[in-house]
Amino acid sequence: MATGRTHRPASRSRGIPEATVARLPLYLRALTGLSERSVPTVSSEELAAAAGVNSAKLRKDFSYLGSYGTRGVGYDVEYLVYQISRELGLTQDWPVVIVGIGNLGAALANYGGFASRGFRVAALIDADPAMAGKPVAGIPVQHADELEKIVSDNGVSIGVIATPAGAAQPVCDRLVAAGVTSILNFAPTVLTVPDGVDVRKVDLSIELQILAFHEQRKAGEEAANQAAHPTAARRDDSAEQGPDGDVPAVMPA
Ligand SMILES: NC(=O)c1ccc[n+]([C@@H]2O[C@H](COP(=O)([O-])OP(=O)(O)OC[C@H]3O[C@@H](n4cnc5c(N)ncnc54)[C@H](O)[C@@H]3O)[C@@H](O)[C@H]2O)c1
Repeated sequence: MATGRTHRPASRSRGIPEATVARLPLYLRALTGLSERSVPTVSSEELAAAAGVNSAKLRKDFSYLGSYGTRGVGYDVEYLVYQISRELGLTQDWPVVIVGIGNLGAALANYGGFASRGFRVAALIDADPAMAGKPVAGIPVQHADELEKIVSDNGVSIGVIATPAGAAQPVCDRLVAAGVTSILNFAPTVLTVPDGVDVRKVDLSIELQILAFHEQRKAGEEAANQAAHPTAARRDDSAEQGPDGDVPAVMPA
């Protein structure tokens, strides 16, 4: 869902393309589900369907990992979970700080899914003095004045920004100056960061706007279709889905 970009070359980590890196979490999520059901092996077609990705793309992605599967057997689920986790850096624990503990920051802090994926919420930071010391998700909120010390003491390299838009850039600057090199930004603002710092931006309203665009397009096509074939039944437009099923092929590649 993250819609941001990274401030790194398109190719990184032993030449794995950024688009492949972006799909690795989708494979991992699907594989984790299979692993939890003790499924030992999976074909590229099954895994592609579970991850919502085209199977040829999946095979190409896995070739970057040096994983080719076994003909007639498929891929070893546990080994792929390990391989992808290792590639994504999830075999180590990542301490994360969340800055801005309002509605969104508190919801993120309460989300149990980070820990199981290797992300430990090391600290919650807010500028409101009234919040200092109050526990959220069992973690006492610390005042923003402590930001640099918190980052340094906890060896934090990933910061999550959930402040109002106006505070996001100054908070980002302080995080980066303190040593944070990856930012997940929820505030509706474009952050400027130095080279070597990765920024991912999550914006649900942008996702909704994209869906609205497709809804509008579907409605327009339906109306045009009705006008051209007033008696024809509504046609199946699944053929217009992109190779991944979730991205209609409306844009030139
Ligand atoms: N990306 C998304 O999909 C999405 C969804 C909802 C909200 N948002 C955005 O997330 C942000 C937070 O939304 P919210 O509803 O939780 O707001 P909120 O007002 O409930 O919380 C913001 C918190 O940030 C704190 N804060 C302000 N300045 C700060 C600073 N300099 N340092 C540390 N903390 C600071 C405030 O004290 C407050 O607790 C907003 O920018 C909002 O637009 C994004």
